[in-house]
Amino acid sequence: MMTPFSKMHGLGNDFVVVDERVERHGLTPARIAALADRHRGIGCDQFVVLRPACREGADVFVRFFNADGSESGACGNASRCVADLLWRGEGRRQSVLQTRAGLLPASVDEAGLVSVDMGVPALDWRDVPLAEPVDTLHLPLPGDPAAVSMGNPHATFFLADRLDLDPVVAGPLLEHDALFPERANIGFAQILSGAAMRLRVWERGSGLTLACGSGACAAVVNAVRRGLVARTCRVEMDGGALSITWREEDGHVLMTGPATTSFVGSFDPEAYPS
Ligand SMILES: N[C@H](CCC[C@H](N)C(=O)O)C(=O)O
Repeated sequence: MMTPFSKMHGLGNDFVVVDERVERHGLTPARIAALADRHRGIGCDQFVVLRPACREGADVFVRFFNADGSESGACGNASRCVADLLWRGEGRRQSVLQTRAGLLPASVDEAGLVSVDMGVPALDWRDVPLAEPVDTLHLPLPGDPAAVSMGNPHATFFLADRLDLDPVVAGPLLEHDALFPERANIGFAQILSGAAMRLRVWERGSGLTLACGSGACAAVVNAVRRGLVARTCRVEMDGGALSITWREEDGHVLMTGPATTSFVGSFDPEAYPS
């Protein structure tokens, strides 16, 4: 039995999306990692599985897996892609995505740009999670990063203070630092102005990506906490820019940007190790 998929991306952060709302397709973590392999599989940064929603008011339950098969509570760029699928496939301009990080309302505007309400960031060390009770605004690590959970763990370095951190060298070491019991996504930000930053993210379980939606949200939250940018900030990543607003009234983080389908196809799950 062949399994249909959509290959999508948000600013070059790419996804295989499989719809399991009607039937399951035998996807295990090992099989997902094999399918995410860029040489032997389809290739993607994250693998996204749609399941029937089981919470009142939600349209779909979305699960996010990294290229190594590990699961993540949140993925901003993939959330926009799922909202785009629901719009183009089912005519819902507004939708609510059920994720492990909670219910995320999403909408698609006239120009096709997708906004997702990524919820309220968690700032307590237990919620990131961190291994010990420390101030999440100043982690006890060289380079003075700040941490936050956007439903997944993030640490952000501000490179104005430290220009010698290379994401590909420092990223994997920091991802596995003992301070992060569930590992972490590591952001490297450079403040450009009070309303713009450059950002590169070494992603937990996937490596350096062209863009990271939850990482952009985390970087803006941490930069606002440090007094570096305003609550609305443009985040320029290698694959393009997102607009992020950390709303004053209710503390929710709103993310707006594009979502693109590259192609659709099908694969035989049995052809991959389970
Ligand atoms: N690319 C995603 C983040 C994936 C997160 C994942 N790497 C983890 O938390 O393990 C984004 O756009 O938010």
